[in-house]
Amino acid sequence: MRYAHEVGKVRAAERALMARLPEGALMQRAAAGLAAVCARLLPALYGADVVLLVGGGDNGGDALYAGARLARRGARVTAVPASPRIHRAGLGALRAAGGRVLGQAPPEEEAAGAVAGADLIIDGLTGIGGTGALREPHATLARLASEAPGTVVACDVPSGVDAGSGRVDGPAVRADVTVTFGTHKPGLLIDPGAAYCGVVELVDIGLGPDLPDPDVVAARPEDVRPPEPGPESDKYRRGVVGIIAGGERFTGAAVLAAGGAVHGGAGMVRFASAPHAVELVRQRWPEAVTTVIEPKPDALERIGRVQAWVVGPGLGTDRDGETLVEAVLGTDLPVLVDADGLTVLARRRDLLRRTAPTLLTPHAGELARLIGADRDAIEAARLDHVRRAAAELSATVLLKGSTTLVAEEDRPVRVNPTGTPRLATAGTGDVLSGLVGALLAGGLPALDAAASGAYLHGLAARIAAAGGPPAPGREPGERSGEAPISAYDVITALPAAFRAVW
Ligand SMILES: NC(=O)C1=CN([C@@H]2O[C@H](COP(=O)(O)OP(=O)(O)OC[C@H]3O[C@@H](n4cnc5c(N)ncnc54)[C@H](O)[C@@H]3O)[C@@H](O)[C@H]2O)[C@@H](O)CC1
Ligand SMILES: Nc1ncnc2c1ncn2[C@@H]1O[C@H](COP(=O)(O)OP(=O)(O)O)[C@@H](O)[C@H]1O
Ligand SMILES: [K+]
Repeated sequence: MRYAHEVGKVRAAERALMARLPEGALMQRAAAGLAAVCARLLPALYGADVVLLVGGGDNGGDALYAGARLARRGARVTAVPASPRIHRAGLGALRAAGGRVLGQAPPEEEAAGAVAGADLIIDGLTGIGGTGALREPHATLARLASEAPGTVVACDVPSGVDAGSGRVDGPAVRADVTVTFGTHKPGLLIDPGAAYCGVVELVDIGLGPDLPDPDVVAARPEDVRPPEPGPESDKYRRGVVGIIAGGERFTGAAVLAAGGAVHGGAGMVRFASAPHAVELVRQRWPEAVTTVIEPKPDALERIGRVQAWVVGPGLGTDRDGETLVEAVLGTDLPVLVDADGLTVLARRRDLLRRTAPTLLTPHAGELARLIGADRDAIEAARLDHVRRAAAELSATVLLKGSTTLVAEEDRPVRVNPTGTPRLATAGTGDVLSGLVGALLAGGLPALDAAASGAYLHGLAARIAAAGGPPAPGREPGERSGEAPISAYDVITALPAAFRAVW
């Protein structure tokens, strides 16, 4: 897992460690790590042009000390101060190493010329102390760095990105590499901030023993463990998932959710709905066991035993849909509620009072209705809202979108690292519900089923877009020549995604 800690906890751990170390030792560790990464990124350090963007805090101090290290090894280092008060000792070290320092608040052309001509730019404007939109001249410098041809290395956090949340209000540095210290910060893993980071490199500064449990975690492939059938398995023990989706009007969602479950490793998929949806699912997925049901409180009685339910995709939001959602949530089994089921829940929050696990899979719009928040506010602060939703709704909540997050009260929030904007196409959410339902039925706890399902779903989308398994040693999404994909392509690529993690 990659771990991230809230800013307050990072600061507390730094304080505890600093109390045991000689003054300035921690900043030297950070600067040494930063300089080492920069040196690796430059084809030749001797004579390379390095520009430091230096803010008024310790983030600027790190940049100055790293610059001094690079200058001592022959780089031509120029510091651009963004504040009248920049780290004194760091400034002294840079000067002593032969670095150049532009005048305070240098004219824009001078700074622009230096940034545009640099081989490498270190962004030390703001780190974990940055709050709100970047002020001037930071904002202009951030823009110049983002547009410059040189390699941009962000110190700790790309300036303009809120370290705690990933929120970006206005200009921010677009980094090629972010060198972060001690632990990841949530804003490096969550969009929009994550998109500004480039490759994130973690430098160990010895904080580990002083850090509490993480607030946010992102899975690596080895952390994804879908249930694997053993020699004793049979179709019932592997998990039977029941899906209630689609109706007379909406049938695509039913076919896609059933497909996600069929390829999600369920021992059996039981699909139940109105006759038209049942007919189409039966044609497309002969593997599924189908039942025609009517929207009545006893609708589940004819379906047979299942270990987990999925309810909602394409169900409709009227009284009939509500009756089915109520019936499913009335069971003592794990239930995943998606799409129209969530719209029903927005007016029937009472249905969430149950003891068995409930997993909700909203996108930002659906979550807005569920917790009475503004959709844009949710998009801008996804972490806060998914946590709040899990607490208020007493459920596991998977918030879909640019970075999928899964929250459960008192547990670290799971961030899905495999997402791709290729998934932003109609019907992929239905595939996800079927897939996660299969994992729930297979016995995974709701948090693990949701996080593993999101991981496999994103990976399948990347594989589908790239036309094959990810190349070794490369992030799958980095391949060029990707094709647009449909939700159905995601289903078809699920076996390859499972193979990549099993
Ligand atoms: N505390 C420690 O022991 C360590 C801290 N380290 C570094 O110190 C950083 C934190 O340092 P600070 O707490 O001094 O904070 P920062 O340097 O991250 O930011 C504070 C400075 O940025 C300015 N600022 C904040 N928001 C701004 C905005 N929107 N526009 C323009 N200016 C803005 C503030 O006025 C202040 O000058 C970390 O990110 C890391 O880089 C590392 O050296 C490791 C050790
Ligand atoms: N910009 C994006 N980047 C990554 N994933 C995205 C993006 N936009 C949407 N997705 C993913 O695509 C899927 C869309 O689901 P959903 O909104 O329910 O659509 P639908 O109801 O059409 O199936 C979700 O898994 C979501 O996380
Ligand atoms: K920075």
